[in-house]
Parts: sequence; structure tokens; C-alpha cells
Amino acid sequence: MSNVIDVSRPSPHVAKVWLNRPDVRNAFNDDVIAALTAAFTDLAQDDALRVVVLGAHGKAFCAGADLNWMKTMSGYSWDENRADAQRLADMLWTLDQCPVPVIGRIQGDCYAGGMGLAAICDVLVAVEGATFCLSEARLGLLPATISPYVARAMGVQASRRYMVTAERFSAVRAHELGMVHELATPDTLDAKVDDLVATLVANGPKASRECKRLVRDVGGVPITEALRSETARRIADIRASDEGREGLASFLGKRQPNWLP
Ligand SMILES: CC(C)(COP(=O)([O-])OP(=O)([O-])OC[C@H]1O[C@@H](n2cnc3c(N)ncnc32)[C@H](O)[C@@H]1OP(=O)([O-])[O-])[C@@H](O)C(=O)NCCC(=O)NCCSC(=O)C[C@@](C)(O)CC(=O)[O-]
Repeated sequence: MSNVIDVSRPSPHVAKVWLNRPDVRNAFNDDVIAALTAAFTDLAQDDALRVVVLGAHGKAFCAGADLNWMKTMSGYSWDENRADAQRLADMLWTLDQCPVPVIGRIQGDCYAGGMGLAAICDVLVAVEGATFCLSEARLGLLPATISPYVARAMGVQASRRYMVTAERFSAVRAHELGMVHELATPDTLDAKVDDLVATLVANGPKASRECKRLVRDVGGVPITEALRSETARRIADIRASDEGREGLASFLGKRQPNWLP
């Protein structure tokens, strides 16, 4: 099971998690779901970590759920199907809760559940030639567990269209919709991802984690008095922290910040 994904640590601050079933276009089955869940659960405990890059081997990023695995599931009882779907929902949740920013490196096609993986990323870089598709309806299935993440990443209205039509669309269109943040060519993809990694590693580590949590907690939430006081509390917390003091002192002192571990 272990080699269905590759996890590497080029530095204590950076983790790379690569899907590794290129022969089936990185479709995920039970082994992948278990491996990704375990990897992100471990990474979440690592206080030195500042950024994760989620990528894939081979020509496609991810073809979604493994259809052979799903075919097996169709012989299951409703309860067994429910338990399988719950494991998938739990995996997406675990990835979404990753405490540090996740950069998605989309080097090829991104279909169905693969769009769910892309949608949990905080920053998405894709090659222009990659195709995106919420193909589930074509197969008589639903993009159910991925739907909240996809709707958050590309908006409800675009999700409506692409979920009901199951049409393919380009990375350029995904960029227009705001889901993809940067377009690349196969030659420039890694340099763009490396630049983003360097940008994220240079930021205040606590601030970076808190920014991610802040957007997740307040994005789309109605602006109420309670929210006004909660957001004020969060900035006060970080201003009063060693990191907040160091960030301001380094700016005012015209020097590089020395982030504490
Ligand atoms: C991705 C492209 C465009 C690449 O297109 P391509 O590069 O031309 O590759 P291909 O179509 O020739 O496929 C290469 C090999 O990968 C296999 N393969 C490919 N995909 C899968 C798959 N999903 N499951 C199992 N095997 C897969 C495929 O069967 C073939 O095997 P071979 O013939 O060489 O033995 C194409 O392969 C394709 O259209 N794949 C199907 C994508 C799809 O419709 N996935 C739906 C998954 S359902 C899902 O994800 C449900 C979920 C999770 O969203 C539910 C929820 O949210 O609750």
C-alpha cells in the first residue's frame, strides 16, 4: 500500500505528497485513501512544516475514484457503500484541515474526485493543457463528497453547470473561474511551484497557519457583530505573539525576519 503515494521531505519546512498510480491515471482506491489520510494526519503533527505540495506522477493528475474499485462497491450493501463513501469524505476533510498551506501541482488531467483533491489546495498551479471534468453524472454517479470543496473553489454557479453537464473544461477556463491560480507550461510548472514554496516558507510560520484557518473559518460567513469581534481577537493574538513582534521589528529595522521555530 505504501507506494500508492510518495511522500518526500526536501527540507524540514516542505513536504511533497505525490499520487503514484500513473497506470490508472492516479485513480484512488481504498489503499490511496488510507495512505493519503495517514500521510496528512502525520504531517499535521509536524510543527516545523510550513508548506505541502500535492502532485502526481505520470501524465494525469488524478482520474478520480478508481472505477474498478467502485464497481466492486456496487456489489456491496448500502451500509458498506456508505462506509466507503465516509472514508473518502473523511480523507478530503483531513486534507482540507491540513494546518499549513497546500500547493496543488496539476501537471495533467483532473477528473471527478481528482477535482476534489485539487479543490482542497490553497494555491493551484496547472499546466494549460490539463483538462478538468466533473464527469460523475456521465457515469450515473454524483460528485457528492467533493461538492462542497469544488463549490468553494470555483463558485456555486460554475459548479452547477459543470456538475450537471459533466462537460470537460480547460485549465484556462478553471483559471478564469478562480479555481486555478497560476497557469504554466510543462517546462515552467516546477519553477512556478518552487517560487510559491519559497514565498510561503519566507512568511511568518504562525501567521501562515492562522491565515489559512481564518479564510476557512470566515469565508462565506455572514458578517455579524460576533464575527467582527472574533476577527479582532485573532489579529490581537498574533500581534501579541513573538512572531508578530519579530515581523514588525524586522520591517521597521529594515532587516530580514528571524522566525522562531
Ligand atoms: C483521465 C482521463 C481523461 C485520461 O485519459 P487518457 O490519458 O487517455 O487515459 P486512458 O483513458 O487511456 O486510461 C489509461 C488507463 O487508466 C485507466 N483509468 C483511467 N481512469 C480510471 C479510473 N477512474 N478508474 C480506474 N481506471 C482508470 C483506464 O482504464 C486505462 O487502463 P488500461 O486500459 O490501460 O488498463 C481518462 O482516463 C478518463 O476519462 N478516466 C475516467 C475519469 C472519470 O470519469 N472518473 C470518475 C471517477 S468517479 C468519482 O471520482 C466519484 C467521486 C469521488 O467524485 C464521488 C464523490 O464525490 O462522492
